[in-house]
Amino acid sequence: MSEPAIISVRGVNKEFNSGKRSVTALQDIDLSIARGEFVSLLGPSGCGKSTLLRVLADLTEPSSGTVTLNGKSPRAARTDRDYGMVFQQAGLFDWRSVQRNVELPLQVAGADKQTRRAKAHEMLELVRLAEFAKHFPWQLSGGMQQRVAIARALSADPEILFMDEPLGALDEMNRERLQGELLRIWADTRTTVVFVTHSISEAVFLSSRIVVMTARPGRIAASIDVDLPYPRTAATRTTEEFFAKVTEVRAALHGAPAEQAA
Ligand SMILES: Nc1ncnc2c1ncn2[C@@H]1O[C@H](COP(=O)(O)OP(=O)(O)OP(=O)(O)O)[C@@H](O)[C@H]1O
Repeated sequence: MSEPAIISVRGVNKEFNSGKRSVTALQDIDLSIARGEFVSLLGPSGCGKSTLLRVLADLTEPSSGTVTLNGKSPRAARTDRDYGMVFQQAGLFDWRSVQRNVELPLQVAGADKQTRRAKAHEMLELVRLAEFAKHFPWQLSGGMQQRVAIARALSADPEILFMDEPLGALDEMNRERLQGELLRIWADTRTTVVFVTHSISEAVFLSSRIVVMTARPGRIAASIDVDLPYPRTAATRTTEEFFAKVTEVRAALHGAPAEQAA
């Protein structure tokens, strides 16, 4: 028998009501994610990708339906630090050193100084920024700041990492470099990743599976396995299999009744 899903979404709907206007951001979402998967949520602007991630991360409540993370409610999973989160903006505290930014979740959890130091060092090694521990965020490039944000999100050893367009603010070259870094970190930590993106090629390069969403109402249109072998490298992007998968995903996206193409 296969292992139960680490993330399970059943019949989730989410409506936003403001005055007389009501927006159905998510409709009838069913999704199971197995431990260790790298799943991207891909779709046009406004299809509900961020809302779905926010529902998973207990940042907003579904109007109906259930979500379980690690067999618990998102609220309980949050309390138990079962997941970390990375957003498009790194959101680091400028007055704290890189190391003290990475230590923050452990400090909030009440870990002692020695444990915090050791863990922050380990995480900065993981994202290859150990020599920048004493720097401040404003002394780093945007890509380096995102690596610090990833180190911080992973510092409490979460089993799940939620990422909302974490590379969206980076230029193309840095973005591709960080995609490679992210796959290495994922392979090292075996974290389950849920990753929101607009980019078809980014989703294909990174993911073991792509969940394609459509807008108004936000629904799941397709779930596409990406069977390109790991480790994926710069050379992967030039293979026929990569182009074929990009074409398949693009067709699923455009076959969907979205108002705008991603
Ligand atoms: N707090 C809110 N109040 C009202 N409507 C909202 C709220 N958050 C999201 N929406 C609406 O829900 C729908 C889905 O939004 P969401 O941000 O989840 O989409 P998205 O796919 O992540 O878009 P993008 O790729 O542009 O970030 C949109 O129509 C949006 O306007």
